[in-house]
Amino acid sequence: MTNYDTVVLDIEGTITPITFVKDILFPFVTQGLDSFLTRTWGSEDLNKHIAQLREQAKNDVENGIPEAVLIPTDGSPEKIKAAIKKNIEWQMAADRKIGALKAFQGYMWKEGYSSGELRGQVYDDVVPALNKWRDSGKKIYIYSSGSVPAQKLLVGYSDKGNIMEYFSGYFDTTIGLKTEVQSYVNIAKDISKDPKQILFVTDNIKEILAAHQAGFQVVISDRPGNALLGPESAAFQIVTAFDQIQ
Ligand SMILES: CSCCC(=O)C(=O)COP(=O)(O)O
Ligand SMILES: [Mg+2]
Repeated sequence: MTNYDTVVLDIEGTITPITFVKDILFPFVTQGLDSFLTRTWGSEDLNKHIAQLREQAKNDVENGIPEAVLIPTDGSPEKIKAAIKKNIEWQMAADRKIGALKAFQGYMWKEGYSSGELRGQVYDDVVPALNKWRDSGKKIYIYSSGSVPAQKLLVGYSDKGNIMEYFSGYFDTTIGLKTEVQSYVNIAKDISKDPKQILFVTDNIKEILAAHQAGFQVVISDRPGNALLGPESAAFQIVTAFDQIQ
């Protein structure tokens, strides 16, 4: 890696173990959904999230996605709640990286982080690298499919303490999908940087290819439990810990 002055980091599979997301964060949503909906039913925040999920479901049906579950606007609260549960359960089973779902997950996780039930897991080698980058004048950002509020919760309530101070900004899929070249063009423009000056670290080869095509420098994060890397990854630097990044 040469002459980069900006670092953009993925979360799951890069600064955080996939197991934290799959075994702790996701079950927190699926197992707590029923009681969460009952507790928050009628609140303005919940209504906003339901409206987003409903709109997404309508689009999914229009786009011919057979598993899509519509959320009715009228009927008993029980009927609507059952549809929301079914909708969220199928989306989470498919690990969809869709804004409405990601925003809803973040909304639920907020309670868990603030009560102390959830604590973001961050690999031990991450904070030393953040210090090194910050001390050498580099700016550090996050780009994750998790919503920006969910990203801030994970790093704000992490097992390494509140590490939000290291980050100059956060991006989620409102800037574009992580597998699309244009998203990285948008990020570079947003932070007024030449793509060549930016280093992106992620576990996902499709994201690596998109960022690379946009002109970013890229490094693949190969953490324990990550998906196996295929032949396309051979063209890029692969690290198992951040101290291997030059
Ligand atoms: C930061 S929210 C928890 C992780 C999550 O839901 C997710 O989708 C992470 O995807 P990433 O793009 O960070 O691999
Ligand atoms: Mg990832």
